[in-house]
Amino acid sequence: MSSSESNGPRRAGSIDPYSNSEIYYGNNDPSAINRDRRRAFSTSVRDNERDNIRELLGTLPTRRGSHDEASGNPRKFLIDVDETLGALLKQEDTDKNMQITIEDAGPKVLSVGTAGSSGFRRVDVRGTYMLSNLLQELTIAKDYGRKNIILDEARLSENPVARLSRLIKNSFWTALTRRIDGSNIEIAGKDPKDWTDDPRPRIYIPPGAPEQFEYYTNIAKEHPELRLDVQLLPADITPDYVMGLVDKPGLLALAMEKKYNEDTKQEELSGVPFVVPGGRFNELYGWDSYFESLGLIVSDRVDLAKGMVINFCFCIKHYGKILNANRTYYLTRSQPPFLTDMALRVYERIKSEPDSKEFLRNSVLAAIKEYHTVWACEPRRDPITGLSRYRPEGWGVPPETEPTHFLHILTPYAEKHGMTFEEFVKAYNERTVVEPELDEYFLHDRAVRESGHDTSYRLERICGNLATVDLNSLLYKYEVDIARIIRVHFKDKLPIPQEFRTAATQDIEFESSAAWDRRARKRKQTMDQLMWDADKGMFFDYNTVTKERKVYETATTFWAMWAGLATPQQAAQMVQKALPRLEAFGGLVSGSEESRGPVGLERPNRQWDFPYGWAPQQMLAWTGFLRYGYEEEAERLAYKWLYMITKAFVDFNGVVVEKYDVTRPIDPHRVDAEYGNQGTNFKGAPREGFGWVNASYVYGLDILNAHMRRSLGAITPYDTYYRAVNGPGASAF
Ligand SMILES: OC[C@H]1O[C@H](O[C@H]2O[C@H](CO)[C@@H](O)[C@H](O)[C@H]2O)[C@H](O)[C@@H](O)[C@@H]1O
Ligand SMILES: [Ca+2]
Repeated sequence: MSSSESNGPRRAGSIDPYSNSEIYYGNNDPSAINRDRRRAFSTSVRDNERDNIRELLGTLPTRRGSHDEASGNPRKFLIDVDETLGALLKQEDTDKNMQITIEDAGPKVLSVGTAGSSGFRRVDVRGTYMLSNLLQELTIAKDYGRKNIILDEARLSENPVARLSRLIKNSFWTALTRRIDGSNIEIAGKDPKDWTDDPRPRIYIPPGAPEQFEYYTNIAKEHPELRLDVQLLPADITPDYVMGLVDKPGLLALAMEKKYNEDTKQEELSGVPFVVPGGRFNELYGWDSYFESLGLIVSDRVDLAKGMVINFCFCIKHYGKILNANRTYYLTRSQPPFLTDMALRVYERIKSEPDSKEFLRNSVLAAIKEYHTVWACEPRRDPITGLSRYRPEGWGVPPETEPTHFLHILTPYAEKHGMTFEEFVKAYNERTVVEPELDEYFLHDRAVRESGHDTSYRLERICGNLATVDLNSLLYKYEVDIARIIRVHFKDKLPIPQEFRTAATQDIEFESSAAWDRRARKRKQTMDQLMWDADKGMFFDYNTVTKERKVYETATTFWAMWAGLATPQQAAQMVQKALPRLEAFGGLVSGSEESRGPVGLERPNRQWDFPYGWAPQQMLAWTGFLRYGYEEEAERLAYKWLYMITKAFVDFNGVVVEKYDVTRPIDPHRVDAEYGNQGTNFKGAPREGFGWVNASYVYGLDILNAHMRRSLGAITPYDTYYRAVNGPGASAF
């Protein structure tokens, strides 16, 4: 890795050109300002006019009209932020979207003054990538209130792989971090999915956390300007109760810890931090958090991954499940379960800390409780096969979806009842109109959302009946992880405290590994029998009602490798037969085109179908392939995915989005299915990327060898890279 990739130490006597924005532009580090007055003007001189700036530049070798580069020093520019920003946008942002991309038709060159000549000598900044980096840097400098800056040319021409990794590790994670407490409720309370007339911040507190109720009530009293509405949840959360909250949606409280406050000199409650996905998703999500954690761990932010595990344990204790996300409209459903793997990965990194064993104990107890009360009991557990399904409780129209989402489904019913669309939704939600067919539709729709794969023709109108390969692979992983944790870390005898007892464990004082090993063996056997298709080399979903194996080809088949339930033979067949059906230009596609079937006006694209690819599918497949020794395949898939992300990042002003069209080499970030893509709509500079894509980037880079990382930095497509390594005649497939 280059020094920029590793964000190595600063060069003596100056600021690293690749340092974080708050160091580079801010005044958070006064010593940095003193160290290099040439760059970081102190706040008191921010408003200086050009002449004053030149004065400040006294320490620079001022060689008007000379060639800076001749000195052998890296080039720096002296820039008037507003003036340059105005000129840059006017000339280069020809489609006026506040981004400079390959679609803009400007001259693609702008001259700027060098710092070595105090701005007299001008040199060209050329090409979309450097110009868009200039736009990003100026936008951020402006955020910091800077009027004038000295900018390293190296910051504009930075290796794109290094730049994106640096942004993810140093900026995006921070921008996506939330904690719910008085300091943050205004930001964390915001919900772009709150379509009610008065989207004020509102927080619901479970009855088991009275200290939080008191805390937020005080905040609401002391800060009336927040308009914070504090509500106490009932002990029994029923689908009726949840439906009654449609008009007053709010945040669900998360874990808090006592911390010493330096200002008030007393202990205060403080929210345990977590990372949100980004865009319209401004809350703690179930499976997003797992993938984010993989990226956070690689980014040395184990503290945040640990915070999310602690928050999950809080959710299991107070809401009975790891929530789809912590908003009231998600109360009845969960998301794909990853807690055991997440806790183990965090534990591995913190095991030398004094509370680490307690952390692991709490996590495994919570996971056992979740297993018994959410996934391995009815309605999710199918009593005949013993396999599990996504099948949450609830009723009515999910209010968080954009208002038009169900137009095609509900309009015929509205017409039948002589109502407008809005009148019908209200009447149906209030049960003054009863439509059993619609109830069945929404049962499956809720299941689709619980599966995380919302939405896909693989699951629509059927999901609640399917024992899916994804869910059962994850539960197999729970079973083997729990067995291992009990055996290895708790001497095969884990006492179950009263608060973790469930109907299934009421009479069990201790858990031991044997029962969990048995459960895992049984599940694997049933999956082999009902879901494995040797001819196709894939695991398929099983319909527990019609008792037939489905034929929809999906990337979730590789989750069986991630979980370790596939035999080596099954793994070999998946690599040989399933992979070619699902591999595309930018990595794995969610499902095959053939399985999705034709799309058009009457049958619109669904975001979890062909041609879209999602970070979680990629990350699980890479890990699964590595687990079974398929390094070459894992590297190839990771390379393709990262290449696609890097290319879009370079060509489209630093864009990093929620999902990609993995069949589109030029603009894969353009996805208009359902609610569209998240992460495209920024002005000037990207601030947060998207949680699991950020994670996939830094996690995937770790899988690639050094040669691949270098090629990626040079934006080399996979087949070109492959031919360079294996000879011009070689074919990448
Ligand atoms: O608002 C519509 C739906 O949005 C969420 O789903 C999508 O975003 C989630 C957060 O990144 C992600 O976990 C999920 O896989 C995506 O499909 C939400 O989870 C759904 O419940 C919601 O209806
Ligand atoms: Ca533009």
